[in-house]
Amino acid sequence: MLHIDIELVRGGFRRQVRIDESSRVVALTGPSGAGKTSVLNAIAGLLRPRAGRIEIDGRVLFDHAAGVDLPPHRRRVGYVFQDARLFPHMDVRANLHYARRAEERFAFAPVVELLGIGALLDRRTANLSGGEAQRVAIGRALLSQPALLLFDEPLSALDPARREELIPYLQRVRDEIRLPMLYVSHSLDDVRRLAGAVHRLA
Ligand SMILES: Nc1ncnc2c1ncn2[C@@H]1O[C@H](COP(=O)(O)OP(=O)(O)OP(=O)(O)O)[C@@H](O)[C@H]1O
Repeated sequence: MLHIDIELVRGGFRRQVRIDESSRVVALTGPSGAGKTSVLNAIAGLLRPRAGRIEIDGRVLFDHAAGVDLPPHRRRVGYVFQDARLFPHMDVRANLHYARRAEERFAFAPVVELLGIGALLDRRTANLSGGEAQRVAIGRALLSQPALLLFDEPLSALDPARREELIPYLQRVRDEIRLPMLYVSHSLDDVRRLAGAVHRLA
């Protein structure tokens, strides 16, 4: 499912990263500075590896030797960050519509239902709780019709109660959406509850 062998260079940071996982939902762990976010950025096409290859679910996104380097918008990646990064001047509905593409697989109403955000559609994003904002961010990612979901510590900015609230939604996304998912987390508990396999960057 996930076949990555890349050389990442960022300032003084240099690392060979090799991930071979057949599991659909993989957690990426490791100490601060190990390169977890850099791996997600390389998959999303935001950071170009110096060399190597990225293949996910049979799609080659990057292959240095073969001259393949898909631009970010063609990689079909849904990216959810630690902070929801919603647009503050738009309401929830407009945020959801922002990156929306012609509905192929994920339609508006079922995504809203899956994430339980129907009652929030007319709300301004500034008034949302952290967990609600993350659900909207996941919805926005799904409506961009991704082939792959990346999560960069989506729970770490939330207090324990909000975290507990969000985990079942992440589990629903995992079980009902059935896309490949790569999930960066420092929390072993989250990893156990969400991922099928764990890859640790040393
Ligand atoms: N723009 C940059 N310029 C130079 N070095 C950078 C840049 N961004 C990140 N780095 C360095 O690259 C390394 C990997 O960073 P990265 O953010 O991928 O790690 P991480 O495992 O996600 O860490 P954390 O858990 O703290 O988020 C770090 O040593 C970091 O200092």
